[in-house]
Amino acid sequence: MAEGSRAGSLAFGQVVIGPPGSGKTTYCHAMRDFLSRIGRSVAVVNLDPANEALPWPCALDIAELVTLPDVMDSLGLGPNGGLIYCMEYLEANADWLRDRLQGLRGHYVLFDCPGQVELYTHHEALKNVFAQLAKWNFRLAAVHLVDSHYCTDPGKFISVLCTSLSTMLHVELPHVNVLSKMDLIEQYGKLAFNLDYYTEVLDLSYLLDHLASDPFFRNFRRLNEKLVEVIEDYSLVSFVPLNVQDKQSMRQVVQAVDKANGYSFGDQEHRSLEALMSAAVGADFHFSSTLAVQEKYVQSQDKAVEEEVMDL
Ligand SMILES: Nc1nc2c(ncn2[C@@H]2O[C@H](COP(=O)(O)OP(=O)(O)OP(=O)(O)O)[C@@H](O)[C@H]2O)c(=O)[nH]1
Repeated sequence: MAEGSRAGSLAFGQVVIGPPGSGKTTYCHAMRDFLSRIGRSVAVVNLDPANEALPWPCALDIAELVTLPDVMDSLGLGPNGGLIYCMEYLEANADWLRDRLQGLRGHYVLFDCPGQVELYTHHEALKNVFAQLAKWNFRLAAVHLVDSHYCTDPGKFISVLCTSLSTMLHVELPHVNVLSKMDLIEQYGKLAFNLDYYTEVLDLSYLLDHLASDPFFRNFRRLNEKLVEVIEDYSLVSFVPLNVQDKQSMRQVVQAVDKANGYSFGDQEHRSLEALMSAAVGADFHFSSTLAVQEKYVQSQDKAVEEEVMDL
């Protein structure tokens, strides 16, 4: 029996969600490569009807059922309305999906989903498709990608926290929030706080104080306080930092997802994982702390000053 169906007829996998351009398709294919190397049979299913020219092959493509350009042309809809229609069409044709997925039994399945935020915060179609998948014995975790670029702007970070929370509450799946494109964080701009402040989401009062120093946001302090209160009261949102090209970083995400969807490590896979990581012995402890990620991707203030002095 293939690794993906370890527990009887159960199949494990991930639904990969998040705003447009957050890196979902890139993640799916990097994750497929990573998991394949540790011995899982992995299949990528494209559920994004706007993904026209896929850079990598996938095992199943929603384009066989419906495409966004066809819907827009035939119904005279714009891209947003068209995408919503496509998801409602998928929900109404769930049998099509079930039949096609039969051929992927025994695989660990990565579902590459569309990037429209309302599909995850309040629209019902995709949520209902996920519920169907659960009825067909898929044990899934939602992997919610958010571009780490949002950490560089406190106002945007609060809105990301709000959308992440409402996505978690709406989608109703075990959830792993991921800050994607960590390799670019330096280029995005200076972080007001250490990276762990953004990943742990423990005390947002500092963020409020930081926002209050901006004359525009000062007028909205009360609103921001209330939003932050909601996020802290639920105490659900936190993030795992990710650079898809970094094996240690991918491993950290896999471990979080395996806990979330219940996939259990067997001996054989454990050995494969160790073999894959053998080039980085000892790095585990360091990378598992966000501080190490910060050191890897974010230049410290002291180092930046030191380099400026050297350049003089
Ligand atoms: N540097 C860097 N670039 C990335 C990373 N992940 C994705 N990208 C780039 O970000 C852009 C968007 O990535 P996609 O994977 O297409 O994002 P998506 O979420 O599937 O986009 P939509 O399908 O439009 O919702 C592409 O140019 C990718 O090459 C990453 O970890 N690092």
